[in-house]
Amino acid sequence: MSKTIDTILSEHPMTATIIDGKSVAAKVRLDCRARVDDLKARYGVSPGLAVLMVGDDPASAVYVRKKIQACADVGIRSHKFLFSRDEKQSVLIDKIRELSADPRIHGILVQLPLPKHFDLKEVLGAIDQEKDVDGFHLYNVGGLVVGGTVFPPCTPYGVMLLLDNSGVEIAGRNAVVVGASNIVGKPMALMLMQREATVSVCHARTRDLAQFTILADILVVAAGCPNLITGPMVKSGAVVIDVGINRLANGQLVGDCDFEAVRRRASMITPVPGGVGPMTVTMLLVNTISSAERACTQVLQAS
Ligand SMILES: Nc1nc2c(c(=O)[nH]1)N[C@@H](CN(C=O)c1ccc(C(=O)N[C@@H](CCC(=O)O)C(=O)O)cc1)CN2
Repeated sequence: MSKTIDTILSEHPMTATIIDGKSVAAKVRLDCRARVDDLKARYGVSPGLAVLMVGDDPASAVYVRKKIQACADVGIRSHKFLFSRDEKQSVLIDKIRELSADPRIHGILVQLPLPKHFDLKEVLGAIDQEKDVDGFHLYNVGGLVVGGTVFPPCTPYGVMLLLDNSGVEIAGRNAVVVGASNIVGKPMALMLMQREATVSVCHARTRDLAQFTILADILVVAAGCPNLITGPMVKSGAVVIDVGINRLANGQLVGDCDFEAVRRRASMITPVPGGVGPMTVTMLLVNTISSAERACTQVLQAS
């Protein structure tokens, strides 16, 4: 009698290699430091990032703090602008326009989510596309579709780097992305498609989600639902990237996968915390430095 895949796996449990986002991020940050030093030595320029935050969402405050600290670690100047949650949209947009015109600022980001009364498209559209280091401006989003993006959005950019750094082959593989947000799921699918993966995009509410996830050689989950992905939903040997960040009632931070069960099926997996999260902040540094480098070479070409 032939054995089921579950029986085989229980007899020979696989334990996935952990993709350590913290250590990859640390290596990339060393390179960032060198690029910042080079800019200073060659052009006398240090990259500048403006971080705008509206309201006092505690998670956003943590992420902004991480960004400011990471900038300091690699020598990027950062400037934080805080607005009360009932600030007028026009005040925020005026500040974005002022920063867009300031040559000492190379990157501008608005921490998301914004309070409901803000029109996200208008706010993001006010950022100079050449300083849109989050890659959320429509110009950069369009660049992802047709190629030639100036700034790839930080989280999916970080995921691509984790895959490449781990030697994961992408072209020709089945990739399934669960979650279709503008920040992660949609750009992630486009980037994988660009690299010739066969991409399916699912949602947390996709009917019989498992029939899609089980086909994935590369499974990227960014749905914001703890335990959405269980062991039997994962193909044996798959590479699983967990982008979910969920705070449980007991204070524990978990991703979207049942980590222990999925780990027994996958060949590689990112943990939460310590997987994709540190890459998000790191790729913001990379984009800010790239923006400053571009500005310096444009000035040279114009003179
Ligand atoms: N303007 C933006 N807003 C938001 C973005 C973004 O890229 N740009 N992404 C997320 C939040 N985010 C960055 O802003 C972010 C999320 C997670 C982490 C991180 O380091 N996570 C750690 C755990 C952190 C913790 O203890 O809470 C990890 O996973 O190891 C950094 C940045 C939404 N908004």
